[in-house]
Amino acid sequence: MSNGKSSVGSDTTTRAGAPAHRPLRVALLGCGVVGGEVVRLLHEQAEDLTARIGAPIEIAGIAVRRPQRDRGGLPVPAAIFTTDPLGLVKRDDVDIVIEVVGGIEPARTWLVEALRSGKSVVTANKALLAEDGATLHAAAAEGGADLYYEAAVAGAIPLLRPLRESLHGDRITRVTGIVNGTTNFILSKMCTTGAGFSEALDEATALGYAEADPTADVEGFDAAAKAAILASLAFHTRVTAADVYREGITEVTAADVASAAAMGCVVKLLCIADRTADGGVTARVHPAMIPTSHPLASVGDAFNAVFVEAEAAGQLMFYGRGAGGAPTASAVLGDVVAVARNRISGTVSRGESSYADLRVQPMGEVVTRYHISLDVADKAGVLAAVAGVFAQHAVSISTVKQSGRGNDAVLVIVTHAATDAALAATVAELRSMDMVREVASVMRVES
Ligand SMILES: NC(=O)c1ccc[n+]([C@@H]2O[C@H](COP(=O)([O-])OP(=O)(O)OC[C@H]3O[C@@H](n4cnc5c(N)ncnc54)[C@H](O)[C@@H]3O)[C@@H](O)[C@H]2O)c1
Ligand SMILES: N[C@@H](CCO)C(=O)O
Ligand code: NA
Repeated sequence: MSNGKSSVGSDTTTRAGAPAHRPLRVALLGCGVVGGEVVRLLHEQAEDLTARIGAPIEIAGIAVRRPQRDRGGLPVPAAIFTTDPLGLVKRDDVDIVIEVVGGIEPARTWLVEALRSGKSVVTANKALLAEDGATLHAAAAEGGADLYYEAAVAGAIPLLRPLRESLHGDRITRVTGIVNGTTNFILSKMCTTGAGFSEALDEATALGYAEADPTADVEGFDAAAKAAILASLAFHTRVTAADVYREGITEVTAADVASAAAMGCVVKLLCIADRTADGGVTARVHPAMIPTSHPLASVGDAFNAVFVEAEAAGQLMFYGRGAGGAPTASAVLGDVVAVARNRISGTVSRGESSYADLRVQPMGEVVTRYHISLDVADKAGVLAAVAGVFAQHAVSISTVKQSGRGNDAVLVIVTHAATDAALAATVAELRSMDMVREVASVMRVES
């Protein structure tokens, strides 16, 4: 290891004894939680990677913000670090660019440069892919380069490769996922202990699950980016973050969780992408009640799981760690092996598949069931008046439960399937009624 290069695979022959290809050189952009583990795995697995790829992988350089930072004895020389990511990407001796920095810019500029010049890209950047994947895919097509991003959705879980390869002979009808570990930890805590949102968030922060600024997680932005990527792959249609309806979990209360439990349900932040009866697709992220018998209901702690339904395959469940340095680096390394093999055999995987170009329907057209909790005056005619509002908007009521509270009552209404637009109009009218003191909560119910 000298001259600012780190040879993480020193063998010149594969284990099988076949002549090895020249070393493939990697530019690593970012060396934080994920990048550090990528370096460690490249080093520790060097011999196996060389055997599996047919060439050693060499780190040409690592771009970071602060080269002097203590990185806990990573097995690379100090000279390998640079603060010039674009300069590193442009180097002639780089074959593969791994981007684990995140954010839209300057990451987009680096990756477009890499792809246009024919360098393979492996990235974990869900925000960029969901916001402007089209630009990356176009650059990959232009440069004849590979763009792989298994780590971007559900971390270690092999999910994107199955969607874009294994299931390409089938017709996916629906993808329902828990794709954010932080919010799953918080909601699981609320469901098992009865804690409120703030208390559960504090625990998630103390345990290192939630970041100092948890907005991207608790407001559903992280899950919405993943929903866009999943919907794009599942339906061969370009779906961006802007197409995804998003609601976070900050408004979920202990009372919602108790109400869900009374119905035999738990509350989860779901990412749902499905085909609709009229030939479109929907993509949404919101908290929802799901029956405890649903395969996703038992996904606890900070785990992720994605439930895929396809016409021929039926129901498939993918489960595992969606975050963390090592699990995410595992997915990155899997992609590195794939793109490295392609380089050696002179091939490139098929790029973006968006031929179906289905209409992404607005949330108002989404059809689902709802759980509505109302604080109302406890007097004659209230139930009839409330039921009348539902009927007026063609929202059919499935069950009603009333409990007394002094002069007031709490009405919990569960509807049959209705459009989101009809439900929103119903709720708006309920809010305007004098006898309705408060619409305490509205939550979707998925089955
Ligand atoms: N941490 C996880 O569990 C996880 C899971 C899945 C995907 N991801 C994704 O992986 C990526 C990296 O996440 P992370 O948790 O490792 O982040 P991190 O903050 O720990 O590391 C970011 C790294 O990027 C470097 N960096 C930032 N701006 C830079 C710049 N302008 N120039 C050069 N270097 C710069 C920093 O120095 C740091 O080394 C993100 O896209 C994230 O969404 C993370
Ligand atoms: N913040 C994300 C990391 C993985 O994208 C989570 O909590 O799941
Ligand atoms: Na994954």
